[in-house]
Amino acid sequence: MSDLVESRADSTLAEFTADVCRRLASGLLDRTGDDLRDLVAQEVDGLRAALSDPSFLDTADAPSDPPFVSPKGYTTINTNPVTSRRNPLAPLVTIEHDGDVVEMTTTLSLPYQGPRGRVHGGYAAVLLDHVLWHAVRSRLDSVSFTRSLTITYEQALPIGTELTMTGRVTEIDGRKTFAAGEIKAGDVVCVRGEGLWVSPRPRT
Ligand SMILES: CCCCCCCCCC(=O)SCCNC(=O)CCNC(=O)[C@H](O)C(C)(C)COP(=O)(O)OP(=O)(O)OC[C@H]1O[C@@H](n2cnc3c(N)ncnc32)[C@H](O)[C@@H]1OP(=O)(O)O
Repeated sequence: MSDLVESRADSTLAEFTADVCRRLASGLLDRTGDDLRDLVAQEVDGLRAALSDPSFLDTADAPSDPPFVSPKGYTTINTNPVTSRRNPLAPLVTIEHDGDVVEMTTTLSLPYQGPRGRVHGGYAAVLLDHVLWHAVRSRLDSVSFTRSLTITYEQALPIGTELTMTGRVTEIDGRKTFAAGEIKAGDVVCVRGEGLWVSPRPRT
């Protein structure tokens, strides 16, 4: 069993602060002048209140990503740029396993925009890499690394619309695991991905 390394209140404060960063990152890109000042002031007030009165953040929900001491004895903070609640670069995502299929959902805001109204293609690749890695990991006893990933952009991937990423393993051949998946907006497949994940050679 792993041990937590900070109080529940401090983990909640860290996740609240990351959410403030997310809102500011979006606000910086869609507000100007007084509107932006109002947002900054509101978020600074919220942070001050949270620091001075921990009950400001009282919530029935446990923090989603508290740091912990791993079974090997080192402090672990989830840094993942797709899933960590504590990393402001990560959007808020859900991940579910249904048999061999992994499904992830999120809605991306302006910090992820490439062409106007569309998700940056590189970030679409990040999302597919992540969901496919999960599908691969769920089938293996050990870790594996993305060796190749081919992305096909079929349609514009919209900003501000719920996206569903799906991944599944298509073949396992020794250290090699092949997987494929897609990103949908509603019923429309916008991006497809397929790739190879390789487990490191066993140490001799
Ligand atoms: C806790 C939550 C954490 C969540 C993390 C999510 C992460 C998402 C996924 C990632 O971002 S992983 C990070 C990005 N990837 C890397 O950093 C990997 C960098 N590459 C490596 O470290 C090495 O290339 C790797 C360990 C993957 C493989 O090195 P090896 O020297 O063991 O590979 P090798 O060249 O022997 O190839 C292994 C097999 O794959 C085959 N192969 C290699 N490239 C291929 C290719 N492109 N197509 C088909 N087959 C290929 C190769 O022929 C060979 O086949 P055989 O075993 O049958 O001989």
